[in-house]
Amino acid sequence: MLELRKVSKSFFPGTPNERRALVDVDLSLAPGDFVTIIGGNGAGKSTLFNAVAGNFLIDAGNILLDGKNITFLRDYKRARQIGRLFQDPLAGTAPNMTIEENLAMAYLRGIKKGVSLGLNKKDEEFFREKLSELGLGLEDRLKTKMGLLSGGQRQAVTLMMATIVPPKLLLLDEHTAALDPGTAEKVSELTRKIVERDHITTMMITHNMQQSLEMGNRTIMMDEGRIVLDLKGEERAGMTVDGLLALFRAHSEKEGDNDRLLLS
Ligand SMILES: Nc1ncnc2c1ncn2[C@@H]1O[C@H](COP(=O)(O)OP(=O)(O)OP(=O)(O)O)[C@@H](O)[C@H]1O
Repeated sequence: MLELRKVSKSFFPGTPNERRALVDVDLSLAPGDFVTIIGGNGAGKSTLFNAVAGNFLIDAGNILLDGKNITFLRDYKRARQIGRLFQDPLAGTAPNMTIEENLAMAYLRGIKKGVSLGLNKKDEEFFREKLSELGLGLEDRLKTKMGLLSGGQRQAVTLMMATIVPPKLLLLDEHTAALDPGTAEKVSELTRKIVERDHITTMMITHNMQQSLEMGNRTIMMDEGRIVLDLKGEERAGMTVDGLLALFRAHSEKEGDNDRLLLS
């Protein structure tokens, strides 16, 4: 489904500030894979997502999505096939537009029509039904402006927007990290439910080691721009947080940098 072949990206190349954010990254995701991504600060996790989403062109390597080479495809074209959620619930939605208008934009973008906000009763019913899946009572607030929702409600609607037309790939960049624990748990549950139901190939960055083992079917660990661990199957099923930490220590390039793997 997604394939990265020897993908590299440096910032400020050839200067004393050079940062090798991705180094020869090879990664292959099967359709329906749900991969959690862990690693310390600056390990390259967000850069990996930015490379896949097309925020910049990579320096070397190739990126294939569903068999098509998207290495040079512009970001807005990739966005039709790749959904993305960020830590900030304010990202990715229009606060002055209603919930219904936001959903309509996402829906029309997903089905590749132009953006038009002429909504009919049938559309309204469809959005109402979709919102009721969230279990937050938002189906009765279609005309409410997005900006008036709480962070958790917004993140749930953003998740709905990103998946209303199931994307080929869903990128979740610590999308529950800014929420209170109860709300975070709820949004995580919704994520699990939607991803499983629609078999969406998903990558999720998290600093929560427990969550990295509980959600999805595969866990990769990054360090210094490289994938240093790829856990799946029985090895992952039998893994504990302590075991994961021990593996991080074993794979980490630098001595004594174990604290860089944030825990929660
Ligand atoms: N736009 C940019 N310009 C310059 N350097 C960047 C840029 N984006 C990332 N970097 C650098 O690339 C490296 C990888 O950063 P990245 O944000 O991918 O790490 P991360 O694993 O997502 O970390 P965190 O957990 O802190 O979010 C870091 O050294 C970072 O400073």
